[in-house]
Amino acid sequence: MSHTALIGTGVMGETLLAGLLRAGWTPSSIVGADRRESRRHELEGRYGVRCVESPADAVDGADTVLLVVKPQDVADLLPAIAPRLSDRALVVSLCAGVTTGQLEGGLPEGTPVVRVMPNTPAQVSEGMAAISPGVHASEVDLEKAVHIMEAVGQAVVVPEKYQDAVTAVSGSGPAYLFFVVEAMIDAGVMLGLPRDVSTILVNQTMYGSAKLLVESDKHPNLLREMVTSPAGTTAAALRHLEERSVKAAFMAAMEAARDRSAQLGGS
Ligand SMILES: NC(=O)C1=CN([C@@H]2O[C@H](COP(=O)(O)OP(=O)(O)OC[C@H]3O[C@@H](n4cnc5c(N)ncnc54)[C@H](OP(=O)(O)O)[C@@H]3O)[C@@H](O)[C@H]2O)C=CC1
Ligand SMILES: O=C(O)[C@@H]1CCC=N1
Repeated sequence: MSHTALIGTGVMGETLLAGLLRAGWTPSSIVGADRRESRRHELEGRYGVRCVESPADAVDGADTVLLVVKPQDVADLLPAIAPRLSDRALVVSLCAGVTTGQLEGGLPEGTPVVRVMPNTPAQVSEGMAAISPGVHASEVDLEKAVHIMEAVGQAVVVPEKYQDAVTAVSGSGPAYLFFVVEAMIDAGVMLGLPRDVSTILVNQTMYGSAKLLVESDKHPNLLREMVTSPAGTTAAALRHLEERSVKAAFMAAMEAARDRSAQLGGS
């Protein structure tokens, strides 16, 4: 029976594995590959999936291969799996920066490839994935990749030229928000709140604001105006953020993330 091979079971690989199982995939339909024995035992114990050492063994007989290794490991991985890949097996890469062209170049001629940029909220089935097909991927291949990523959140199909920008926005995005959360918690402590109180205030404010943003479908600018009373506390705070060019800092930071994504792919 055919299976899905999961090559790389670190943070994102395990996120996808756990999410697929939560969505109803059976453990026997997935074979993981990890080079560390302790990690293989850990995953077998936690999820009941078979984990092997060699990526080539994992892809043998697979109809779908998920590549979730660091971009820097892709060049060594492709020649290792290429000879064992089944005819028409779909290769779905979640690796930042690595282009479908680079993947196609290292795999047997005609291999269907789909490039995905996921993010870690997939751990709670609220991920955001942007998906781009390579030249040999059919509509069915693309739908298969969308189906996989929709098991752990939302998915959109975008032209591949947007993937580096997507990586800067939604791929790295959770880290920016956690950074803001940390800053706000520390600021609450600075103002004299106990850390646990500051933490729950900030976490629930972040969660409630995200829910309001999505459910109200209102522009963030309007939602911000609703909080900002004339000559009030919010206006006093926002003035400092404007004076410190926080929006410009985000633009520069995300430009750096976009450029790093392109660099990881070597383009
Ligand atoms: N973390 C995130 O938020 C996101 C990550 N991604 C992408 O996902 C990919 C993985 O990232 P992440 O999970 O964070 O990284 P991790 O380092 O946590 O996981 C990568 C895993 O791949 C394993 N690995 C590397 N080479 C091989 C190989 N030849 N065979 C089997 N396993 C191998 C590594 O093993 P070892 O530990 O032994 O090196 C490690 O367990 C990256 O390409 C990243 O760009 C995309 C979007 C978001
Ligand atoms: O930091 C990284 O390179 C990966 C890609 C997007 C999020 N994490």
